[in-house]
Amino acid sequence: MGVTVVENKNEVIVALSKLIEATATESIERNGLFNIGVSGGSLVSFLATGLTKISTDFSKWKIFFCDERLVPVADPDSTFGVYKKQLIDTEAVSLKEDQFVTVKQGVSAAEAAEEYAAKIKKYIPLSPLPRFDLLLLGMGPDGHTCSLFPGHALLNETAKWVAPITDSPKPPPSRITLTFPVINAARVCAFCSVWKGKG
Ligand SMILES: O=C(O)[C@H](O)[C@@H](O)[C@H](O)[C@H](O)COP(=O)(O)O
Repeated sequence: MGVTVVENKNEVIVALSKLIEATATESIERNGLFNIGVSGGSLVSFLATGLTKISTDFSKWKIFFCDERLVPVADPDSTFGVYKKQLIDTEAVSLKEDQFVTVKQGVSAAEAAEEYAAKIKKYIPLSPLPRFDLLLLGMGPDGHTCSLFPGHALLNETAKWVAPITDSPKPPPSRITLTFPVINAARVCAFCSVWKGKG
């Protein structure tokens, strides 16, 4: 595991972009595709800036969500909605909406989680767990990542790849999340955090 500490937000974006570029290049050379899982929070704006500066074949990217809130895409809480606004609709980067593997809305969390696991099975190489090329993770002030919250029973989930959660301590309560076995099976995981007081 490596930790890179930099001075400010711009340097975080530079470091993150370099990692994404290198991992995408290596994955496309190996598989002809790049499977990346993204999170919400400040990561979205880092990507909206950083991805405009990298050299990659965006047509080979497939983008998944490490977690998603179960709300309509137009709701400000929708992680896909934020990506759509900041990356797709602005055409800031050459990514198309259909490259994002979205979470089914308007169904129960259990059904949405099962459906998302089936989508993962369709696109991600299994060994025997799905092996994402890169997962970009955030971390909340309580230490949560994805929708895995400290002390929650989902931390012990070992069977499901994608789990429903209906009692998220951070609103909105209903979400789906990748589980630890899938996170740990990824080729590369990057936690990206900017602390208060840094620009
Ligand atoms: O659904 C959520 O609760 C958020 O997406 C969350 O997982 C986010 O990634 C962290 O809270 C880090 O947020 P920042 O990157 O803004 O610090």
